[in-house]
Amino acid sequence: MTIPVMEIFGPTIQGEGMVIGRKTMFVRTAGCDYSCSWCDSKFTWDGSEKDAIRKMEPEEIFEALKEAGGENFGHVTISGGNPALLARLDGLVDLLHEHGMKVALETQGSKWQDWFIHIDDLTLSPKPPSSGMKTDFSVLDFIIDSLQRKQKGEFSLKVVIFEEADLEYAQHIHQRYPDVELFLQVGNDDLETVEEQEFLPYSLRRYERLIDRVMEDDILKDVRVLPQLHTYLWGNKRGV
Ligand SMILES: C[S@@+](CC[C@H](N)C(=O)[O-])C[C@H]1O[C@@H](n2cnc3c(N)ncnc32)[C@H](O)[C@@H]1O
Ligand SMILES: Nc1nc2[nH]cc(C(=O)O)c2c(=O)[nH]1
Ligand code: SF4
Ligand SMILES: [Mg+2]
Repeated sequence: MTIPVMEIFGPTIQGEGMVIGRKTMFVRTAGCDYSCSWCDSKFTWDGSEKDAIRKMEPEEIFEALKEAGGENFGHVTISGGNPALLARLDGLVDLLHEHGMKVALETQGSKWQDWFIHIDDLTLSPKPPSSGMKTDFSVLDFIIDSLQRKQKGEFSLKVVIFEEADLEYAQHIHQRYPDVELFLQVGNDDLETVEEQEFLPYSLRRYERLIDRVMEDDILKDVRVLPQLHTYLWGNKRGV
């Protein structure tokens, strides 16, 4: 069963969320059921790079990971696009586990797949109003309920924040799922600048502003506030 792959890269650090800083490889799948206004990976779904999509068997993906990362990695993050569109991704997840890898997944929580049960670090990133997307809470409730029943692996929620309405959305998420770790991530509204010298002070100011705002919030209490760490090092560069 082939998987549409947009890019494979690493090793690098996981720049976001629950395992920030962890050494990992990335497999980025093509295709998304959303079209977030500020998506930093539009090339996975807007058709601009459709010729670069490779249909790959799990074994070919593992070979490509080895080619890029040699023997130097033990963790693979599957992102996209939305990898949860792919019912047969279980073949890749199982193969990576057979090779002793830990497997992480980045998805927005719009679709459930049974293979979620086998993911070691699963990030659900439901989309706030600024994205232009609407959350189907019946699906998200089902996913979170199913993940809470599983024996193995960790999962968390990560909400990207651009504006006040996004914080209100995050408050709602925190109150609806009080037992799930919640990460608030600074939204990046400058997707062009690759030069990190320019990018860093701008991003730091945005991070500080979000911290200040969350500190004075009486609902967002048990949260973590994070930047996209990889952008501090490498700006908007691809494949890092
Ligand atoms: C490109 S998405 C792919 C996985 C999945 N479609 C999702 O959105 O969770 C990976 C992560 O990047 C985040 N992201 C995308 N664009 C961003 C931006 N401009 N600023 C901050 N985070 C962003 C998403 O919210 C998500 O958590
Ligand atoms: N270093 C690094 N960390 C990341 N965390 C989530 C990413 C993504 O685009 O899904 C990402 C990415 O593209 N690079
Ligand atoms: S759900 Fe993820 S990949 Fe899809 S458009 Fe939104 S940020 Fe981009
Ligand atoms: Mg990214």
